[in-house]
Amino acid sequence: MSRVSQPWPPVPVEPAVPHPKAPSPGTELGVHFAECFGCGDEADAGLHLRSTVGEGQVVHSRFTVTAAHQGAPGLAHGGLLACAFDEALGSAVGNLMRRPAVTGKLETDFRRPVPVGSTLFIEARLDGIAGRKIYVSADGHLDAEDGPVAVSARALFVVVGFEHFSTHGDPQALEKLAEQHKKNLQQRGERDWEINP
Ligand SMILES: CCCCCCCC/C=C\CCCCCCCC(=O)SCCNC(=O)CCNC(=O)[C@H](O)C(C)(C)COP(=O)(O)OP(=O)(O)OC[C@H]1O[C@@H](n2cnc3c(N)ncnc32)[C@H](O)[C@@H]1OP(=O)(O)O
Repeated sequence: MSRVSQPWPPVPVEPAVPHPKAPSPGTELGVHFAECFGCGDEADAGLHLRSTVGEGQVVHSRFTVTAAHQGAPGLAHGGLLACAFDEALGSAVGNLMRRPAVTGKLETDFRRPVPVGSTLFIEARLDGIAGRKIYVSADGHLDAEDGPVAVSARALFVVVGFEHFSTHGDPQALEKLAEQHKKNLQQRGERDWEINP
């Protein structure tokens, strides 16, 4: 099977310009939802992924693979690695564009095994925007920011309205998320959030 990728983004796009109030490079991003499997502090077996804004249209994330993340003995589960990329890419979209969006499509290339105990350094970037569609991609480097690429991913996020979460999700958890989000913004001395697509 060929590893040659299809053109990316797959449609003509405009540059995905970060929101004027997007956190500046070097900002450590907070947990977006305490129970989130990707980043939440209250998700015991979760990934506890942490993210920092990079230069340009980039967010750097990292997480350490534990025994709770295994697929084969001593190795990370591939689906779990895909989850880490979903989170890292979603964080880039949410924090840089400051618009709520959900994953429409996520593809991953697994290039090297990722052992338990290793740390994956994920560099996620905004590739372009076409209407409500935001294209993003990321590389996951093993054990150092410039380590070998173990996993790459590309994704389409679709901007949604607040009702996506209020209609389909858990209203109480949503309230908690909104509170947490407000707290994060206040800690960074920031305010509003674009909630309409
Ligand atoms: C106060 C609150 C503030 C919150 C602040 C938070 C800040 C934190 C920041 C950041 C951290 C976030 C970190 C999270 C990371 C994890 C994210 C996830 O895992 S999300 C869960 C998994 N994803 C789903 O559950 C989606 C389920 N799918 C849907 O709901 C729909 O299918 C949806 C919304 C994706 C699209 O449905 P439609 O009806 O709205 O729109 P249609 O017309 O179908 O699609 C729009 C365009 O997108 C294309 N599209 C959609 N899906 C596609 C696909 N799979 N492949 C190709 N194109 C696709 C379509 O062809 C269409 O394109 P054309 O506009 O016509 O050109």
